[in-house]
Amino acid sequence: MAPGTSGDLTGHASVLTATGVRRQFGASTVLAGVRLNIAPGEVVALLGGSGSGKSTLLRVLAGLDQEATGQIVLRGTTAVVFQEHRLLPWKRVADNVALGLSGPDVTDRVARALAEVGLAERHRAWPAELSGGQAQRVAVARALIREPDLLLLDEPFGALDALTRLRMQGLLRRLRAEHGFAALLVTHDVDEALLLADRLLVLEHGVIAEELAVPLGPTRTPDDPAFGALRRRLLDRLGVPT
Ligand SMILES: Nc1ncnc2c1ncn2[C@@H]1O[C@H](COP(=O)(O)OP(=O)(O)OP(=O)(O)O)[C@@H](O)[C@H]1O
Repeated sequence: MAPGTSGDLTGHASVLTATGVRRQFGASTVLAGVRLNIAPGEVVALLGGSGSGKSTLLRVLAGLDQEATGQIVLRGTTAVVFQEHRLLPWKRVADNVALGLSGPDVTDRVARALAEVGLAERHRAWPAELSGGQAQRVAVARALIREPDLLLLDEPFGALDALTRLRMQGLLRRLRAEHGFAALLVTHDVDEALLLADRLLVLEHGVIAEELAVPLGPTRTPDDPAFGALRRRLLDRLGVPT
């Protein structure tokens, strides 16, 4: 199924509206009628057990799975960041960021995007010369340069060490504050979800089984009592003993 696009980004219209999204693999129904909405500038985290269909849903929403059925309306530009950086090894960093773009200002735009992720100096490097965290920052720059209204993020920091992961979460928070994009963040990490998201969705048995607002401010930290209370509630909902 290819996602439809309708209208301009206006007022409070959702940047993404999905209804009745279904996906089967053989006899197994992974998505059984998913409904979700994301408002402009809203960050929504998608949680759920292993194999619950989170990545499948993200691929469907990104238009990368033509076998699903249902209705998807995207307004504006969408970009995707996966767990693996997916950089082309035979292209330098700058050429990876510029991939698919053309025009006289591309060089400047690439430089700006790389500066925003703190990698201005590495534009001539090859992907193999980068650390995992740097490569993932290039992947973020490649998404950012498209000025997305919606970022689809599939465990974007899942392969990184704990410290790099914290830095990347800070980077995403800053970029979101500066650019105002909306995001759908697939994550296994409850703290990451609570740190970054305005709203949490739990995918279970092929549907959104739970929705939880995160009424914490932009300077939230895991030390806040309200953060801890939400963490306990969420872990309980996910069946993890606390
Ligand atoms: N191409 C495919 N062919 C057959 N089955 C698939 C395919 N892709 C996914 N599945 C199945 O669909 C189910 C959901 O997979 P998916 O990767 O979406 O789950 P997930 O929630 O992202 O899991 P995890 O948290 O472990 O990454 C799994 O049972 C998986 O085996």
